[in-house]
Amino acid sequence: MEKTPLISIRGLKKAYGTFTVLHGIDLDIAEGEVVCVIGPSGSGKSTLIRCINHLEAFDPDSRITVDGIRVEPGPALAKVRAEVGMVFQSFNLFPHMTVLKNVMLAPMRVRGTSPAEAERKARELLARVGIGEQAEKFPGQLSGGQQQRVAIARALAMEPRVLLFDEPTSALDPEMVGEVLDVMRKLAGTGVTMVVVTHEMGFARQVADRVIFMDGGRLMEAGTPAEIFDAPRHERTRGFLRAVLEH
Ligand SMILES: Nc1ncnc2c1ncn2[C@@H]1O[C@H](COP(=O)(O)OP(=O)(O)OP(=O)(O)O)[C@@H](O)[C@H]1O
Repeated sequence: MEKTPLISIRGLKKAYGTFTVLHGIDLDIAEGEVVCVIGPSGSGKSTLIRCINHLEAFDPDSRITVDGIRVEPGPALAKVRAEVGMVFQSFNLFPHMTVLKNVMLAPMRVRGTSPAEAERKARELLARVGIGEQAEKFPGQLSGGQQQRVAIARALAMEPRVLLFDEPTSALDPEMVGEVLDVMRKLAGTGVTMVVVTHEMGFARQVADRVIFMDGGRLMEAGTPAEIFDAPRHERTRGFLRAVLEH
């Protein structure tokens, strides 16, 4: 029997006024799977992943479940959010708190973890993403690449089953992209389910179990990296890859 997907998306529709951003997306994601979402600017990639933890409201006839829990406003949403970590393009760290406190905060607030245990875990995670030495600094004293690694440690501190990455390297200077992708590469395969909106085709090809190509609010094509990059079926996918890979 097929395993129940960890994330199930059915008929996902989303509109801003009369402008439809998502036209009915169907997608299942298995536990431990690494899915990269690619596609042109404005195709709805970020909106899609922001619906998974209900950072964006969506059409109530659509259905998303995470670990069997329906994603909708109400008491169950906190449960979903505790299982789903998110890393944003612009880090979103608390600027007035040290790096260490940024990573300790959510487990203490949401899970009631003791300060001592939260600190032990935070230091372990900071070491894991290669910034153990920066724990007492404030985010503004770190480079963009370091800040994004703090944001990844912060997301991991909740021991989420799902990590959503919304263009995590797009705001970085080019020389810092690699250090963040390295951390993400190491995370892939640790059992955490990852959904990554990215313009980094090399990363998608190398790390994804499945690549999804979106265009105009539709999921146009999904497949293994080899299927999408070496033998895309849709003309739209071919055109997009031609344009981005020529650069
Ligand atoms: N708050 C909003 N109000 C109105 N339109 C919006 C809003 N947020 C996003 N959109 C529109 O929805 C569409 C999809 O946006 P989205 O950010 O999901 O695309 P994307 O594929 O992630 O693009 P990019 O790669 O440029 O980030 C775009 O046309 C965008 O202008």
